[in-house]
Amino acid sequence: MIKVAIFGVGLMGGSLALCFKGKPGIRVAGHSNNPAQVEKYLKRGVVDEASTSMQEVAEDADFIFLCTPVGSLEPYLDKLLRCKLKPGCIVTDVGSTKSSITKYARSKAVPYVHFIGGHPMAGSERSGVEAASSHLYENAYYVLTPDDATPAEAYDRLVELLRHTRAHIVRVDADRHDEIVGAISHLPHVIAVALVNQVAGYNERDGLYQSLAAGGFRDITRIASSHPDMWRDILLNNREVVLALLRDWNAEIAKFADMLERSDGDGIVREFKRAGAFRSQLPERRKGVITSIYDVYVDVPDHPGIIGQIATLLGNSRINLSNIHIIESRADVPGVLRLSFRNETDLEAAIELLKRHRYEVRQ
Ligand SMILES: NC(=O)c1ccc[n+]([C@@H]2O[C@H](COP(=O)([O-])OP(=O)(O)OC[C@H]3O[C@@H](n4cnc5c(N)ncnc54)[C@H](O)[C@@H]3O)[C@@H](O)[C@H]2O)c1
Ligand SMILES: O=C(O)C(=O)C[C@]1(C(=O)O)C=C[C@@H](O)C=C1
Repeated sequence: MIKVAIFGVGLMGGSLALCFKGKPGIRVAGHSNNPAQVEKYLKRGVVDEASTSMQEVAEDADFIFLCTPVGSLEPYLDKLLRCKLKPGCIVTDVGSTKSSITKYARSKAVPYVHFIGGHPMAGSERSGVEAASSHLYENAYYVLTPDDATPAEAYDRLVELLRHTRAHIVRVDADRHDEIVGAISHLPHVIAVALVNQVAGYNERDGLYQSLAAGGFRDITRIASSHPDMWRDILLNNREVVLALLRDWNAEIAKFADMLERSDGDGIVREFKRAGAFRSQLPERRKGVITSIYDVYVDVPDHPGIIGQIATLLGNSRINLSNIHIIESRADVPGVLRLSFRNETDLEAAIELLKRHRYEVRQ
């Protein structure tokens, strides 16, 4: 039996637990310092066992996932390494930055424990175990940052376990990870927050700003609702990279101001064309930079015509389906359909309709 221990069973840790729980030969243990959280993990059935005792959860674990905020990872690792761990145990994390934790873990090297940094490029602005889902990582890129000292055997063992997430594993150098993720995740969060706060300031003078804020504003600012403490930790941890990116960002914005001052219409068209061309090449179906948040999963029996039945049901109720995807469809296994919608109204209407027709619906 393989034991997987999860420290911090929130959105990311809880979703990992759900990927592993119930798989043959795997048992999942969760840790929290807070007894009420431990109760909650068990009550929700996210883990097989849970405890407030670090030693109890960590001992005899084959894999340990640290899923707490970036700022708590180093002290957590320290505490963990003071526990008695199973020889050959793999410790990994899901933190949004990789350079500092990878270096820190290397400096603490314990000969019989292997640390391999990890970062699944999937998530949402929500947090807590309530938001966890076994589908969170499906099709997402999952970055691992082993270094030269990581034994190939340990890396392979972790990759094998992560197959249960259905993510695409990609091996990246930790510093390179932080530069790239700084640009495609950290900078956008700063921009979203700054934009919302700019508009919130105008709205104090005139409440119509808030009323008129429609699709464009919502699309670009969803991530401004992300967890403040989590983002404080991420931005402070990747401070140098984000500062350099903000300098480049200021130059991009200054370019626009300059084009407007010169009434340079061709320049504006050029910028939109260039952005559109790059954006259209982004992998839309993968979670990551662009992720569809209006998804619902429906368990369906594997019989012909089921997709047509569901599409017709939704169509008859004038609910617009933007995408439909079969996740598993073998003769002996119930299928799972992922239905995507363009907005929350359609999503909620679809959930209500499908439940009324006795379909098993999960988000
Ligand atoms: N949310 C995302 O979109 C996303 C995506 C990829 C990676 N991450 C990374 O995953 C990690 C967890 O994020 P999440 O979204 O699951 O957050 P979350 O708030 O949903 O879960 C965090 C968990 O850690 C626990 N925790 C919080 N502070 C702690 C502390 N000081 N010591 C011990 N435990 C503590 C909480 O009780 C909770 O169980 C973070 O490092 C984050 O950077 C987040
Ligand atoms: O989709 C979102 O809400 C996210 O913010 C997910 C997101 C991202 O920026 O893409 C956020 C932080 C992570 O470390 C990885 C993924």
